Amino acid sequence: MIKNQDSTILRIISYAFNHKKKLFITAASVVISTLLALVPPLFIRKGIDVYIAQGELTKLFIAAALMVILILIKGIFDFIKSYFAEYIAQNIIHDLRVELYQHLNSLSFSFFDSSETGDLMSRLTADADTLRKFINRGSTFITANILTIAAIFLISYSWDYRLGIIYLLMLPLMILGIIIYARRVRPMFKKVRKSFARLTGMIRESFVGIEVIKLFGRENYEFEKFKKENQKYLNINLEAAKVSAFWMPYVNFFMGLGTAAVIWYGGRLVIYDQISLGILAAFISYISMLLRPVRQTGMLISFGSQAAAAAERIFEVLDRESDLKEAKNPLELDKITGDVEYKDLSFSYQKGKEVLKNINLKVKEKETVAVVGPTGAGKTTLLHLLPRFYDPDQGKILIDGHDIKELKLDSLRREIGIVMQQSFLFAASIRENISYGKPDASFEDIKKAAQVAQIDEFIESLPLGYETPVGERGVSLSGGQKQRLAIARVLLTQPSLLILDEPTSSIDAATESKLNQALKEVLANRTSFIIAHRLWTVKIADRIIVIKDGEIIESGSYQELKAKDSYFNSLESSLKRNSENIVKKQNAKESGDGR
Ligand SMILES: Nc1ncnc2c1ncn2[C@@H]1O[C@H](COP(=O)(O)OP(=O)(O)OP(=O)(O)O)[C@@H](O)[C@H]1O
Repeated sequence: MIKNQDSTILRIISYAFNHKKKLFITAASVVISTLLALVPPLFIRKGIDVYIAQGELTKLFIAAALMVILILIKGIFDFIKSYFAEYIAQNIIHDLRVELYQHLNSLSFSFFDSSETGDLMSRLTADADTLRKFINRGSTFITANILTIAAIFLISYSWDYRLGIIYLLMLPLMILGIIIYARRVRPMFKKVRKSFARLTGMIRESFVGIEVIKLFGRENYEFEKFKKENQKYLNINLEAAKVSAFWMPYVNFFMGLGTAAVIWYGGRLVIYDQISLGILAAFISYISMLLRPVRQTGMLISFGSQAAAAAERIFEVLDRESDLKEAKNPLELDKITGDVEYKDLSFSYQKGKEVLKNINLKVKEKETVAVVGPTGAGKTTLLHLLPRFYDPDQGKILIDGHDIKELKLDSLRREIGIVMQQSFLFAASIRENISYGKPDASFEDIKKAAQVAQIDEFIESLPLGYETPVGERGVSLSGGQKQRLAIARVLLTQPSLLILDEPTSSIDAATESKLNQALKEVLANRTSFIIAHRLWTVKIADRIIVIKDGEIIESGSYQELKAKDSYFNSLESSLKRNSENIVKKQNAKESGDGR
């Protein structure tokens, strides 16, 4: 564990070394500012013992003026120290965030399947910020405090060894205080962070699931849940505040005790002429200066444990290797013809639970394959293996005769277009959403893609046309409109291989038949796979494959499968039902509109 923490700290330091110059400036400013802070008591000593004792008013005035100048100079170094410490901390966190973001993007889907979005977000934001605060304060406080504590000891020891001893006796009391504080506060802050994560997770869930909450009339239930979590967060914070609040009187008590001991013992030394009055006054002044380092050390301990936990969470993700490895010398494909072959392929998401078994499938260039089967049969999984969202456990997939594991990942994915059942749109304009895969596309091409996807007319009817912003989750559009935008987005990239996860209900019948006509041409020019839920899609396919329990059980044209006593025949009725439902819905809508 300690080794772990050490390596975490070393890693953070290695990031700081990217800013060597600024690091040096900060360190130098911390040292200068700390040393300057130690000078005023020296003036006090000289002022009392010499200038006041000998009645030298001018020198006393010069000493006072020098102290003011000193404070001003110290102010300049304090500024440099604070600014550059923040500069380094912000830059380290900036670099870490970039690395983390890039790394997260390189991780495979299986990582995201097993991670919570809220948790990943908090690693990138809240954890990074906790770490930043510690880097800033830690780097300056630790150096300044060690230097202050050591320098005061050396100065007082050089004045009189007994003062050095009193000083050393005071330190264990304070260290004991710090340890007690850290023991009580650390678990408290852990609880605070946990409670905060639960509260934000809950809030996020209730916004994302707002439709379900409203649909089932569970607003009150969710509100009660929120109130309970919010109350828990308040209580735990108040508990932590109590411990923190206890800390200051505690430190003050020991400081007061120490100062009393110094006045009593130091006063005796003055009375017996062992030390001068000036030395005693300067020493008392140094003791009061200790208050800050002690308080800061207490703060640093609680900060430190929070930061260590945050850094570990960040590095945990950074050290996570992607399950998906790119070949050492990957083959970059310019364009693929579109011959696809699945060879003896098996796949499971979790060990022991095979989702696809012994898949053998050869698809010719420009062939359109409809994939049908009962829900959960493995249709989506089969097609998600093509762009290597996941790698098979056994067997392989060949595209144009090349094992896809040998291909450069982005060149492979660039050639494959997927329209998923649930289309995700970004908070941007319609034009930006359509051109997401080809940002340099001309407006004519964007419009053409939208026309094929049967969405151009709708877009043009909007006051802002293609510049209309769509909400965070494309909320201002209907499911069918989102789906067609997603189709346009894929068509624009002209993929050599098209995968269409057909929507079961989003697009109405009239639009669907227009879309099918337009898509026919698109499908004729490339190898295509359609997860089909409707009869007419199955009919336009060159071949239908039927998947059941992760296995291909039938394959053939519509006529071939219809002609024999096939499982497909039993599926056909549900495909028909899907189509009829859509027509019914459409008719109902139209008669409603006409009323
Ligand atoms: N990311 C995942 N992690 C674990 N299991 C998964 C994951 N995605 C799908 N599964 C499981 O794999 C099996 C096949 O799912 P898949 O989505 O491929 O089926 P499907 O035939 O496309 O179903 P549907 O027609 O309902 O979309 C199901 O049992 C499903 O629960």
